[in-house]
Amino acid sequence: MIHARALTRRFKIKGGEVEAVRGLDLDVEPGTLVAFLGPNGAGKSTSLRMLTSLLPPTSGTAVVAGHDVASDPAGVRRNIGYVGQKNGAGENFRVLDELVTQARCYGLTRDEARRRAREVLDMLELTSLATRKPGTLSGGQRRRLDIALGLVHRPGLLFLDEPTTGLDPQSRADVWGHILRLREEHGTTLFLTTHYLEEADSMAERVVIIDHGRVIADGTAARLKTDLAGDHVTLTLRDPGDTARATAIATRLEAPGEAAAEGTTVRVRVPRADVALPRLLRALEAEGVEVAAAETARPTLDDVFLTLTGRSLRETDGDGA
Ligand SMILES: Nc1ncnc2c1ncn2[C@@H]1O[C@H](COP(=O)(O)OP(=O)(O)OP(=O)(O)O)[C@@H](O)[C@H]1O
Repeated sequence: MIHARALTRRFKIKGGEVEAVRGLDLDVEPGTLVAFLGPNGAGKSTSLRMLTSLLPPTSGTAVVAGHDVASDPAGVRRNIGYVGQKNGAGENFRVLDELVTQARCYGLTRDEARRRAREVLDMLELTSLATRKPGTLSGGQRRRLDIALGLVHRPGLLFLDEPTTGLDPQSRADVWGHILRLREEHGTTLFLTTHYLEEADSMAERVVIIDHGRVIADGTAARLKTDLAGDHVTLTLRDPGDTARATAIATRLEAPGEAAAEGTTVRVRVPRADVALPRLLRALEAEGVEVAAAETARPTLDDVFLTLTGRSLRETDGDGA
């Protein structure tokens, strides 16, 4: 569905140049849900705009939904849907009319356009709002209308730029419900950006992380977390005098340089906490170190980003959930 090679975009700015995307290579199979993550300014929107043919690449190639973004942008646009960060609908026409007009723009006849508009209204549970004006809708309803507008010409591939940003948790869950149903019932390929790491983690089957215009991680959330972050074991010791010894034992037993101590707490990063914890407890007991409490934690996608960059996605984003 998406095949990008060395896709690059530079912008001229006062006194120099910004390389927003540096050699993006990407292949996305039909029916996949891909979450594209990265801190502010990483190059997500620029990549999306190139892949949707809205912005010409400086160099590199991309074939999207079977059409080349540079030589056949109209072919790309006919076959994809794009839901941008800003609302797609105007304020003055009824919801139904907005959808019919959009469908007409794709060359559907009046009757086909009306039929299709009704279909997407039903799909996004907006039928009861068909005669309302977009300006009167709630944030979540408005986002669903944006998605409906992106789907009116039945694209097999839908790009969504931060579909849930700014929505309350209930509306976010609702929008996600519709996104997931699209893939299940219609096999739509979905490529979306989000700042909400937990959403990407639980919903997407593939996570691509971009930083400073380059892809730094690509895989299932589970694999990235296991390979790049690992679990955490936190041990609380009875005696603060044992901390240095416990840290040395943990470092020797697990991964050199992966244990850190503070007060009576020793934190160890391990590939699998369920395997490491009993081993650690046995070794500490054998050496006379008394453990008062032990806790294990699964890594998050933020831990993956932290491992790769030394920075937290939450800190760099400010609004990450
Ligand atoms: N039209 C432009 N002119 C100059 N620089 C730009 C332009 N568009 C984007 N950039 C720069 O390119 C870099 C990547 O921006 P982009 O919007 O793609 O990032 P992003 O990952 O989508 O960020 P955000 O999460 O904030 O939306 C940033 O440094 C940005 O300032």
